[in-house]
Amino acid sequence: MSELFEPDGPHDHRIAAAAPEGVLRAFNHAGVLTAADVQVATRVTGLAVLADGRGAEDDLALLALALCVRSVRSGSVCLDLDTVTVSTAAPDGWDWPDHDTWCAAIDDSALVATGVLHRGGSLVHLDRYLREERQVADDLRVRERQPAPAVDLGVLEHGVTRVFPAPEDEEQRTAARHALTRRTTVLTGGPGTGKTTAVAGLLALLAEQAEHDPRGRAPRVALAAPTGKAAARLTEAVAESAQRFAAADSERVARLVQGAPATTLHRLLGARPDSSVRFRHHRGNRLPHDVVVVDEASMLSLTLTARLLEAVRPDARLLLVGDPDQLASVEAGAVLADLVAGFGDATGRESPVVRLRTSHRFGASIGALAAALRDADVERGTGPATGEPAAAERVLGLLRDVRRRPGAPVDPTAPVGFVAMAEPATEGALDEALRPLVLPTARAVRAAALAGDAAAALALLAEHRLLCAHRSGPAGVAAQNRRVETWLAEEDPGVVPGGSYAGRPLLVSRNDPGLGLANGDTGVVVRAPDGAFRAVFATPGRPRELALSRVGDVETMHALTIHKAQGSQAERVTVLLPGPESRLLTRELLYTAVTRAQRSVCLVGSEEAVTAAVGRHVQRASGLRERLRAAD
Ligand SMILES: Nc1ncnc2c1ncn2[C@@H]1O[C@H](COP(=O)(O)OP(=O)(O)OP(=O)(O)O)[C@@H](O)[C@H]1O
Repeated sequence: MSELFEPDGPHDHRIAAAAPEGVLRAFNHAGVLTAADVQVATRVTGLAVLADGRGAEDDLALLALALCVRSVRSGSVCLDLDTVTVSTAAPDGWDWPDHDTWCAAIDDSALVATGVLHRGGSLVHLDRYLREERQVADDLRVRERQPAPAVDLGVLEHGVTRVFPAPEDEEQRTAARHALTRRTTVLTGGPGTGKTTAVAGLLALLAEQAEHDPRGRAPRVALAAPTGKAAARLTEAVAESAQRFAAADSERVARLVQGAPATTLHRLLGARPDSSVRFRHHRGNRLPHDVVVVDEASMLSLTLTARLLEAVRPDARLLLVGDPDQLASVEAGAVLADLVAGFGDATGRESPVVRLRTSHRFGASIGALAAALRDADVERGTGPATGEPAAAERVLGLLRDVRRRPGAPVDPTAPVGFVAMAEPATEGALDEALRPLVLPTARAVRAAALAGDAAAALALLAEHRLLCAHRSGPAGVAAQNRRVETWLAEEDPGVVPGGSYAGRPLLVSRNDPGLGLANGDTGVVVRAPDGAFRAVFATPGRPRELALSRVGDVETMHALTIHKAQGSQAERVTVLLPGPESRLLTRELLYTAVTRAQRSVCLVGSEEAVTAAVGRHVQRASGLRERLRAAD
């Protein structure tokens, strides 16, 4: 998201002290461009002007370049001239140029002449991202043109109805047929719609195909995900999902997965110490696998997708699995959402997109709330857009039915709850609202940890999550950690706020392969029988126990950010909304938060905050959608 900042003063590090008078300086001081945007744009323009033999660059081209750098920094792949002028106020004394004037200035610039910038319609790309976008679209087209994989359709039909026999399994049958008979499948669906189970079914069916082929060998399968945490979950999740199948099929899945535990995409592609964007596997040294499955594909950046597509053999099956409505990658690009928008839904024969719609996990009302958020029909743009009031009203309508005042008794088991706060919420009101939702679990975790029962403490910890949009501020993670620790300490002097104590929930903040911990792993401090404190983590397979002194990069996790919670779930979730002015508060953020809940979710915040979230839909600027549409 393109965030504005408010300069703290002339010495704010985001202010470019050396920027010459002119357009960049004005946009920097207005908080639109950071010092880094200005410096990159100034330096690159200097080189382009030299190479092109001109005296100077036009201000409007310079501004476009700096805004391109800003766009990429904030997750877009390019600058959209039309939306930036609508979503961002120009500094005092400056007006946004009109579209045609700006386009003409860019087209005549040294930046375009030297290939730094490329303009197509209202989109302006930096060279690298244009090349990657083209490459992704071209590689997908090459894959489409490959002959269909050889499949015994009789065996397939028999297998599909065996693996997914129930009438309500129809979506998964369609997904499995698609993935078996095509080179590329983009499998999308909200949480609990059976994506992992569909992947497990696909693996069983592929193994069966190989058994019926006299020359066949078991397919070489790669399971991967963008993050270590998601990869660690994947192997287990696939094997667990296969438990639904008959023994022969779950054994087929177990055999394939055993030989190929899931890994991060970086590791699969062959990370190189000398580069973060180049890998050992590429067009000249393809991956050997026959099937490549990438889970949590909403976190794929454009660059990583480009590297993946050039490394996968064109005749291998590629399956991208994820929920395009969730928060996108930290880096530039929202490839999964672009694939869905660009190809459209699976009704068109040529679309690789297959969508699972039926949730097998949510109670009806969490599903209804998630659907109202996902389908809120708002105007789309790269910046915050004002949603139709009807969309917010639909969401608020659902919430008003379950609304409570702070302090009123909350049923923590109700599928959806809403503790309606006044704006701005006072500390007292926040205390009153959060205490009944959060404290019982924190207390129970502490009791189990004091008793040395690590398994019980971890199970209780997984029962509830308090999610915040921000790390800091009154509705942020740090303040909630302090709040819960203060409550615990009031009841029990053994709890030292800010220190380590039995029952302190932990969140790993960095991958540590040496300790067997992945960024995002959760754990708890437990008192061992000898009285020493140990950290126990809920790592895949079995819990990992470590001396406290060995554990470095961990944070206290009475609360965590919604970004960090992405990819994980808890039985009960409490979402503390920031004020409506928060720029992080978007529909994607609220959808991601709500869909972390397996059994019940309670929102704590104002109606204004809910309305602001629903109305703020951030779509990242990208040309990929149009490129894919054009490739039809
Ligand atoms: N066809 C089905 N009928 C009934 N239950 C199902 C079906 N498919 C999956 N499930 C169950 O629904 C739950 C969610 O399935 P699964 O984990 O495959 O979904 P998912 O989309 O991968 O979820 P997430 O991405 O949120 O982890 C699991 O408990 C699974 O056993």
